[in-house]
Amino acid sequence: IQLQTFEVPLQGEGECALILNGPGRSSHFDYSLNLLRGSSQNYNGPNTCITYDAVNAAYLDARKRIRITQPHADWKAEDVATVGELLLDISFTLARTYGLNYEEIEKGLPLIDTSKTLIREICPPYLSNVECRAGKYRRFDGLCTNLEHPTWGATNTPFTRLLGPVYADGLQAPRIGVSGRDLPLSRVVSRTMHPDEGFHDHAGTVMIIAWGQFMDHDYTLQGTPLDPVDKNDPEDCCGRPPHLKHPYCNEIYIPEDDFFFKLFKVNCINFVRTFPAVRPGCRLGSKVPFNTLTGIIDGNTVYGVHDHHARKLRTGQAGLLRMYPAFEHFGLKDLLPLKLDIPDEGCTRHNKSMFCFEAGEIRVNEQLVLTCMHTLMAREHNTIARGLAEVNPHWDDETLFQEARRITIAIIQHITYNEFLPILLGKDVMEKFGLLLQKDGYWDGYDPNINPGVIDAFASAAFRFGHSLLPTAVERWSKAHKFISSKRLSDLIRRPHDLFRAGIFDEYVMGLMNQVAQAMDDSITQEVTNHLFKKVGARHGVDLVSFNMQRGREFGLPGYMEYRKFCGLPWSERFEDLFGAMPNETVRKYTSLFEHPSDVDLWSGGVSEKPLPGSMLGPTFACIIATQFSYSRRGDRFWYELPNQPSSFTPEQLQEIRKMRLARIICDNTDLIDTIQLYPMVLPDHEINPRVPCKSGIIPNIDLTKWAEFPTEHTFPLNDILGK
Ligand code: HEM
Repeated sequence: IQLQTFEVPLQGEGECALILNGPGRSSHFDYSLNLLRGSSQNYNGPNTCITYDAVNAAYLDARKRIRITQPHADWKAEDVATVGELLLDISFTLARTYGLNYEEIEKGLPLIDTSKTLIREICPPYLSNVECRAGKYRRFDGLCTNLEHPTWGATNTPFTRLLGPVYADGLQAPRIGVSGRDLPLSRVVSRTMHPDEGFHDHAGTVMIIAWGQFMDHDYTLQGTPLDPVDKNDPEDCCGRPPHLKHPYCNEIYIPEDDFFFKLFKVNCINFVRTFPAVRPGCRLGSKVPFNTLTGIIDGNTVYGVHDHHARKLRTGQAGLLRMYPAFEHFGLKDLLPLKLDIPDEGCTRHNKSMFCFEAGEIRVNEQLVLTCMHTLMAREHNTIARGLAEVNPHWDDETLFQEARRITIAIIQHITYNEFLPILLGKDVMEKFGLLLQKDGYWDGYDPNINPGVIDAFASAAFRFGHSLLPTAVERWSKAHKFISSKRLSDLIRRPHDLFRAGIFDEYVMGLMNQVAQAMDDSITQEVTNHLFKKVGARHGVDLVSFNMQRGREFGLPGYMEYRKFCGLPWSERFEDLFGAMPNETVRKYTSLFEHPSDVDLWSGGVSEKPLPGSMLGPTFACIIATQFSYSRRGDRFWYELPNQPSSFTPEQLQEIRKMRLARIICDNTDLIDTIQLYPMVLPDHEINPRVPCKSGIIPNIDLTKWAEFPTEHTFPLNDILGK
């Protein structure tokens, strides 16, 4: 394929926007246009020419069908989607008119410089002309993380593709089998391959799940249509005639013989597809879903992705975040502020006087354990802001806020690479992908050629590994490390209301550190495969595992085998070659379910693999997740270990951040917890992970005097400042 773009001004009458190898594919459109002009330039030549006029005509035609919205500022996901739909429509017209093949759609269409077409009049400004200045603090929306490529890692930009998509129609229709026939229903894969068998991990605690999901919500939230009133997933798919369905419906069908759902006569689960993205520069091509969060580790969970959201979360004084002083009269720490606007969004309420919580990320109430993590980190921001105010009393609200934010983000990055990833990936994978942190000195690894944005296969499959670890019940433990009681997971999903009981926050946090997680395997608790998002009084919910499969297919993710190949593992045409990579029984079940090994869904194959030595994950998920975290570090100009950036910490400050442990955050931001294991994501162990008193000094604290603008001779750690 020989592709070429032409540098021509907007009109470019008859000019080629894209030349494709091989004659005779000029369209009826070009033919009539050229007859009109008395030219035969683009017809019957040695190559096929897609003219700028053809692109403009497709654009004008699409505008008749699609209404676009163009806000002056703050593009919301639904606004971006209208432009995405328009671009997809134009791509569709061109693909059909010129009979484009896979390569031409994937590699050719994006080469057309749409800034020379009418498309430029509707291209969102944040995707076409952003001027960046290198500053000390990150923008909330992630723009300008990379100065040359301002949109890399920014909110509302496309997921990056690790492998080219596989759409049934080449442009946007969900994947089908390699034979051209349908894949087995997502629910059938879920119930056959991922039953609830309940094995436990040997050492990992529920804190891995908590940190993992908290991290995921720093990173990825696919843009999907939402109900205009309560902002939850729309429920207008199942049982509706086609003309009354939501246009994004891709419902999950349930066979009549389903052992669980047949009890409730449920034969369909509502599911909507993701919005199509707008590529930077409004380029054409097949559908790419987009990420509404910033694809970098920058505390979206704590601060949100827009200035106005961050402003709403702040008190406007002393750099502090707003909190809800529910237990002030008991002298206990505050909870997150209440979610008073659109209170039903992501929240199941038994009555109208019940509320969930508000934080930087909308899914804060998805399950109580996650709410606990949000609470801990919002409290930590305030702990740091207060500490900074002590050492720099002259700093105003903005400086205190931004400095506390910068440190909190650095701590999140540090804990993720220092405590979470080593357990998840193991040392060998960490080493192989260059993820090991430096113990001292700067790490000079920023690479401006790396896009830190989130990879499609990471968001829609690999990082969903956490769904396998979910427990059936969440435990509460006392500060003396004794089990108190447990509650079904499904009763805590979108129901964080237990936290309104004084003292219970600490008990849940103690539970996180003492309860062992489920094993990372193909077995998934029914709490999420049958009871997810159960409504008040209902006896069934929906199925998260079916969602994972349906999502991967509608993202156009190639099958599991293609990712094995990408990761340097043997590709095979035969199911038998998977023996050894996963349990024999699993391979046998795949054989009975799928026609070809390439049809197996990535999420399903990934969780089924046997883990690598020293890792929780099998080789395919380990490779995809490690690739993502490598990009997240090397592609982030604000990464906390970097030298020579306006955002760089001093060497002394960097050493302080390196001291921080999740255990210290828990000690400082809970009420009564006074002993804790050094690494809360691993079960306590006398020798390798002993419990120590919070006050013992074995769990060090950050010394904020290193941030003093006018240093004094005396240095004292944060605990002294806060009088703890
Ligand atoms: C009770 C706990 C959890 C619940 C109820 C839950 C629920 C969900 C739901 C409903 C989705 C959207 C599915 C879709 O429409 O495609 C989702 C996506 C996801 N989940 Fe979970 N999840 C939980 C825990 C976790 C954990 C522990 C992790 C990782 C360690 C995780 C990682 C992800 C990721 C990466 C996505 C994709 C996010 C996006 O890009 O939109 N989840 N989860």
